[in-house]
Amino acid sequence: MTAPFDRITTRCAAQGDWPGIIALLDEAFLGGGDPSGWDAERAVYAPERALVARDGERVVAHVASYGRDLAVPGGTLPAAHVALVAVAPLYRRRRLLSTLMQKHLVERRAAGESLAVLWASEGRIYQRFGYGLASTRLELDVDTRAAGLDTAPTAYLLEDAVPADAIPRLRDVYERLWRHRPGWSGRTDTWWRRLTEDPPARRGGATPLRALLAVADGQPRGYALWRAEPRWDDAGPRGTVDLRELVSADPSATRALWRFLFAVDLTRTLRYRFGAADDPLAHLLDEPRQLRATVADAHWVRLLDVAAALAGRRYRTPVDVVLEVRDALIPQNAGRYRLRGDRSTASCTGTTADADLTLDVRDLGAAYLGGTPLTALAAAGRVAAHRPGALDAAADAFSWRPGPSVVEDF
Ligand SMILES: CC(=O)SCCNC(=O)CCNC(=O)[C@H](O)C(C)(C)COP(=O)(O)OP(=O)(O)OC[C@H]1O[C@@H](n2cnc3c(N)ncnc32)[C@H](O)[C@@H]1OP(=O)(O)O
Repeated sequence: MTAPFDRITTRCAAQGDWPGIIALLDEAFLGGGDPSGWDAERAVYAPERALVARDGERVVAHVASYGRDLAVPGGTLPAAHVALVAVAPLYRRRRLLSTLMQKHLVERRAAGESLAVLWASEGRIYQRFGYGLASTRLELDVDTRAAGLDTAPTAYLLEDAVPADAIPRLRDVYERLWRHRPGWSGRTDTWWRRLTEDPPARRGGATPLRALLAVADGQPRGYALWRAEPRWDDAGPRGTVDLRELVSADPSATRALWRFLFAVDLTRTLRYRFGAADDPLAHLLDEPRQLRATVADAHWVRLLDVAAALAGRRYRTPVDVVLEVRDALIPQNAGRYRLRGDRSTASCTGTTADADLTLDVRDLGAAYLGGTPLTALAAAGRVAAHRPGALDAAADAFSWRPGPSVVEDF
């Protein structure tokens, strides 16, 4: 039997809600009945950015976001990194998520965040809330012994470290790069600690997490975070290198890191969930087929403030276009905008001029990071063009190099 809806109350979360929230998350994400697995979230959790719905004392729905900067084409913007979304099973399909999500997005917009970004548990959940699929990733399951890795010499020495002890050196590499990689997020010290935490209870039989640094002249220019899972069968060792993150500023450092990871004794495969659509690894193999790559969704992006978000990124080619935008959830966004921009500047203001393109806010979200072509959305019937040439010009301007990629989920 489901609870009567009228006794459910919603409000901003408080620290005291935490036990109820992690009990809900454990149930909603089909956990093993031990909510303490979520405790690592607590250090980065900001209750003032979260909403709960309660039935009496019980937390029955939850929506939250982390406040982090997101790299976008040509810069970075504060973005709500939406996460920890859950509704208790007996309370589902009664618009609890719809209510909390709309309230959350409106609040984050009022707080000055012009974008929201998330990883979806199921792709079909979020489009109705105005999120568009902005980036994809490659899930790699490489046969390391069959792939034939490039053997060109590298000038880099490799060093091994416990990740939590190596944070300053890892950060050094990351800080140099992330702002130029659309889709990557800024990391505070708290986030670095969260990302390098490695409690034995969560290793699932694998080795501790290791940091591998590629160093030249005493300076780290690339690193990998990885662990290995042992496995044996009748034919011998069949272990897997589980690569969590690979960040490199230099092709030679990239080669040095991959070379080590492909050759870990007693392993035969390498698993990596965050391969970029244009990952250089494909060009380092004599048999790219052995990447055994599967395309998967990554970031879903939602523009909370269309004018601020469009003015907050840069454009690969000069653009001057009028966009008619639909937005059912945040009505202030709906309307006509004149967008002008190039690689160094951009402006976006309301206008009464005739529209060149008409599209939904979710399609702008999909195109926003520069990876989903507006032409593909038009071919799907989701973007309508009213002036010859406007679609191609806007598609060129919105595209970006490098294309969006991901380095972590959240
Ligand atoms: C960013 C993240 O944290 S991703 C993680 C999301 N959480 C999970 O996957 C945990 C398990 N699932 C859940 O907790 C819930 O099912 C939720 C949060 C996904 C949905 O909560 P609900 O309160 O049931 O959603 P709500 O009732 O507002 O649904 C709104 C609409 O979306 C549809 N919908 C919601 N979830 C789903 C789904 N998983 N699959 C298909 N349709 C869905 C509903 O049918 C409804 O459609 P309608 O407007 O045509 O009637």
